[in-house]
Amino acid sequence: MAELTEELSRVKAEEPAVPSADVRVYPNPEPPHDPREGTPTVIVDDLHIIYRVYGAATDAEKGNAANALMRLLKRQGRPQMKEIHAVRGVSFVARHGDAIGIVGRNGSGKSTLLRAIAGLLPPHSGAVYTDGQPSLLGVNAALMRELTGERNIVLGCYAMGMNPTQVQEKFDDIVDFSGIGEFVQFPMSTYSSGMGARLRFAIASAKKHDVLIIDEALATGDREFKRKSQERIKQMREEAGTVFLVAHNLDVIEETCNRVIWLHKGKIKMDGDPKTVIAAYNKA
Ligand SMILES: Nc1ncnc2c1ncn2[C@@H]1O[C@H](COP(=O)(O)OP(=O)(O)OP(=O)(O)O)[C@@H](O)[C@H]1O
Repeated sequence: MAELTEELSRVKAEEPAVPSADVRVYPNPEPPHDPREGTPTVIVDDLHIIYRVYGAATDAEKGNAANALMRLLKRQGRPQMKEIHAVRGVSFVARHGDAIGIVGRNGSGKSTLLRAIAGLLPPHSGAVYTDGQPSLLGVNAALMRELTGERNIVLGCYAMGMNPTQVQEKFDDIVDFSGIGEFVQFPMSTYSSGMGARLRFAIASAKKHDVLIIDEALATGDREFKRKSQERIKQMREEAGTVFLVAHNLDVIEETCNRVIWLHKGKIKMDGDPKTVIAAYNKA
């Protein structure tokens, strides 16, 4: 923690790593009631993520017969690697007790940023510092389709570091919360996509997380489940460290989060309280 605090002062001292066009309107959140509240949990420092796509044609090369012929004559292979600069110099500090919504148009870099925070994508430059283990909960989170819900609950809980007693304690709660009922005894391959997503959410939210990252998980599920999962996120926010949430439904973000970051073409366009940022985003 000491390292994070030290890093925070360094980042602050060296700022602005974020373009000056940013608008920061993040007010002080609610008054602290937990001694850890307000301490940094995630520091993203001038983060750049670049994907390399091999064999992709550049615009000039695409569908151009003359270029293809030239390549053949020169005995060159397929067009070279193309780079997609998905996250471009993002910096922010997330604190204990924050629930941060990430909004932005398709392709603005939301999932890429969250995957980098979860440690699943290496930075091209810059860094992500986290206090505790971030857990990514997405609709694609890996559960095993051929195993029953029951087995997946047990394996999922073990994978999150619970011991057998904790798994036993949480088991019924997970089944109840997911609402899958007797399907818990059936292989997940028989589930609808909504049932699968609900079970994933129920498993992942059964544990206290230092940093919980939820990518579109709330987009599936019916109204009742959305309401329940929002309540659960609020509860996790109080108990745990920090929650990141990407959802295309802005109402969900506004109701669940105390802060919103708006990404545009891989950069932070605005960072602040949900009402202000979402209003500006809707106007854009
Ligand atoms: N695995 C990948 N390989 C190459 N490029 C990728 C990959 N994943 C994403 N991209 C590109 O990176 C950019 C950002 O994508 P990303 O999925 O992070 O955006 P997003 O804001 O989450 O989009 P959406 O709202 O559609 O889910 C896009 O241009 C996308 O095409």
